[in-house]
Amino acid sequence: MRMTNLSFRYGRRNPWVLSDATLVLRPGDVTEILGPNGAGKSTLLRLLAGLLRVAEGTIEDRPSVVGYAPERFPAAQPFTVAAYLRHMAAIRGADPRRIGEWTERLGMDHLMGHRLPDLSKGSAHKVGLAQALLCEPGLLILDEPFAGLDTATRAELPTIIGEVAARGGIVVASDHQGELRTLPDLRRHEVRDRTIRELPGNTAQELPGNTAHGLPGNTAHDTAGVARGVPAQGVTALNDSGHRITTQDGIRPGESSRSVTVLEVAVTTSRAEELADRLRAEGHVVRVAREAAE
Ligand SMILES: Nc1ncnc2c1ncn2[C@@H]1O[C@H](COP(=O)(O)OP(=O)(O)OP(=O)(O)O)[C@@H](O)[C@H]1O
Repeated sequence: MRMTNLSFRYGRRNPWVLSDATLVLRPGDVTEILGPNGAGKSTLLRLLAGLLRVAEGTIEDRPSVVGYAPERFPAAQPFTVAAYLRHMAAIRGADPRRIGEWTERLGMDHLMGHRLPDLSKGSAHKVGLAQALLCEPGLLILDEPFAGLDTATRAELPTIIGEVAARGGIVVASDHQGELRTLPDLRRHEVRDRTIRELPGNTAQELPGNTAHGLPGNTAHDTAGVARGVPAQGVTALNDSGHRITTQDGIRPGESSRSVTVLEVAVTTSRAEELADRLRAEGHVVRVAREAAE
């Protein structure tokens, strides 16, 4: 799927949200869309899903089956969850048995008799996810999919996303909470200043021994991370100043990044260097994710 030289604004009087932006998504890609608040992440996701009309530029080769879970599920409709999902399955031609599979997996069987307007934000969010997944999407678009989810569903979602990608689906998601970073081959694109650029992802080439670097001699750092073993689990911890250091378990030459866990652990500035040295001595690789402010 290819988005080429796309420019978009919400009407002629509004500023451009995207200008001449290009993005290529391959089958099996899981892509995180990052960017500052208001940069245009949701807009990009809606454009990719085909929910906004492209005025300038093109989007080509969009998979025919698209699942889209919005950031805020529109829960004001007068249906029960069961009736809504049956309706969505019918209009998408999905096997109605899939409803039960997804509601069980997303831990929402108990919600089936509830009316959509009565749902909590997290429960409504699950309905949004279930309807997006019902029809085996070739393109799955998730706008902040982890927002408001319970722990069990948060833990399950990366597996679900991985399964869609494994059967050749394209997954694109925004994720303020950083939960997608548990996926080893995540690609990352940033929306900023009306354009889109690719950032280093969780790919083997950016993991250590290739790009790892240690703490600079006299610079203090606020947080550090430790990494050990499988399965991949990302942990983010920031100190009061929001600074962090990441360490990653050493990947030996030829070893896949899939077997590596990346943890980020907060540590006070005064202890950062000592901790990093100790971790290196244990064979971990330490990478500076962000340096402390002066
Ligand atoms: N329906 C709309 N009509 C007019 N302007 C809109 C509309 N939706 C979004 N915008 C504007 O488009 C810009 C991009 O909004 P968008 O919601 O895509 O950003 P975002 O990166 O997803 O933001 P956030 O991180 O806060 O969710 C913002 O300036 C926003 O105010």
